[in-house]
Amino acid sequence: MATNGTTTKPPPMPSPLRNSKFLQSNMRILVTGGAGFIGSHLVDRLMQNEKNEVIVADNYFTGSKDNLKKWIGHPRFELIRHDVTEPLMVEVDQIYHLACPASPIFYKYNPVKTIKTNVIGTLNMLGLAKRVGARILLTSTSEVYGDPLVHPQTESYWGNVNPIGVRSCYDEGKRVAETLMFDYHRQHGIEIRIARIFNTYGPRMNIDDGRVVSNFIAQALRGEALTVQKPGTQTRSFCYVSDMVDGLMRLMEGDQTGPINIGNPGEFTMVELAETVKELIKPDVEIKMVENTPDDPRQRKPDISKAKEVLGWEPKVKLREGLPLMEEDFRLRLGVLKK
Ligand SMILES: NC(=O)c1ccc[n+]([C@@H]2O[C@H](COP(=O)([O-])OP(=O)(O)OC[C@H]3O[C@@H](n4cnc5c(N)ncnc54)[C@H](O)[C@@H]3O)[C@@H](O)[C@H]2O)c1
Ligand SMILES: O=C(O)[C@H]1O[C@H](OP(=O)(O)OP(=O)(O)OC[C@H]2O[C@@H](n3ccc(=O)[nH]c3=O)[C@H](O)[C@@H]2O)[C@H](O)[C@@H](O)[C@@H]1O
Repeated sequence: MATNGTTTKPPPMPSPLRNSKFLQSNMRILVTGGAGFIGSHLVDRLMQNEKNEVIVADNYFTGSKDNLKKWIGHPRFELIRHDVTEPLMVEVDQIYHLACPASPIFYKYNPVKTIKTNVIGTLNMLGLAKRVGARILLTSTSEVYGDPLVHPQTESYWGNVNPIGVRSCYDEGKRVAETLMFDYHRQHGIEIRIARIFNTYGPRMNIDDGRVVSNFIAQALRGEALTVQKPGTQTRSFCYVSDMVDGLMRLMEGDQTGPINIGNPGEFTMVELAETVKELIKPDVEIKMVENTPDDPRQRKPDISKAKEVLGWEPKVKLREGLPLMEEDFRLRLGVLKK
């Protein structure tokens, strides 16, 4: 097991059933937040392996059963309505812990609940991992770097985070979740994995979830002006969801605790993103500048050297290839056919 020089105890024994020849599946995997955007794509990949049994626990705050409809009723799949701020008793070998609202408008909607989800929810999932000897992966975020003063961001950078701002419930919440992961690792020998995810996009994002790529595509298809929040020079790096899922699974299966940045280093200003969406989807759409929200990070780009080196991972899908795939899904859901 990777130690980062910190582990003092061996992990608890995994379930003896893991190697049973008589069960239908050998690996029971819990995905919290599995009814959401990234989670449901992860479930699709995990279900492709016939040796996996997948349990999703989700409270449907921002996720939907619709994202999992092809698996409902499948003998290797189980869906539980569950809020991770409450304890969960299941017997599993791996936990992908994704449950948490991710879009700023949703995580700011009930900030106290967002903190509880990050802190109590992660404590509960670590308690579960400890009881059953499961390996646990946390989907942390590039927001742990705050408004970064180091560019691009490496995992060794400690960040520049406002502890009392309107985004703090999310970024400080995820920072505490990372701390809890390492404390359980050091104190109890739990096998942990931490992914620091950078902005991810793709089919199944909530149409009105307020994140920039979904906003611009939905606006273009509805013939509404693309709303670039000022100043428009702020940057983000956008990773297509299939690349993200591949990175998360490699991290889970590998021997490194992380934290490891998983994201696409292609960096764009929000004006550049709007112009790309306009060119690809609706050349006559208007782009308008609107007010921004407090503490919006000014620049963000992952340094993925570590992911390349220890996971052999790098993203394959470029923004110009991923946007049309997302457009297709949004057209279907919005009922706007291509002319
Ligand atoms: N998409 C991104 O760009 C991005 C970037 C960085 C980190 N992440 C992280 O990845 C994870 C998934 O993000 P996503 O984009 O798929 O978001 P999402 O909102 O689509 O999915 C989150 C899921 O968690 C569920 N959930 C929320 N609170 C819960 C609770 N208390 N109990 C049980 N379920 C709960 C929601 O119903 C939803 O299904 C999150 O942890 C997020 O912080 C995402
Ligand atoms: O990758 C991450 O680590 C984090 O990134 C995002 O947070 P953010 O980058 O603020 O995401 P958006 O709301 O999509 O905003 C991106 C940029 O687009 C701008 N924006 C947003 C919406 C819009 O209509 N127009 C617009 O210009 C925002 O001002 C911001 O500068 C995610 O929503 C978080 O879940 C995630 O943890």
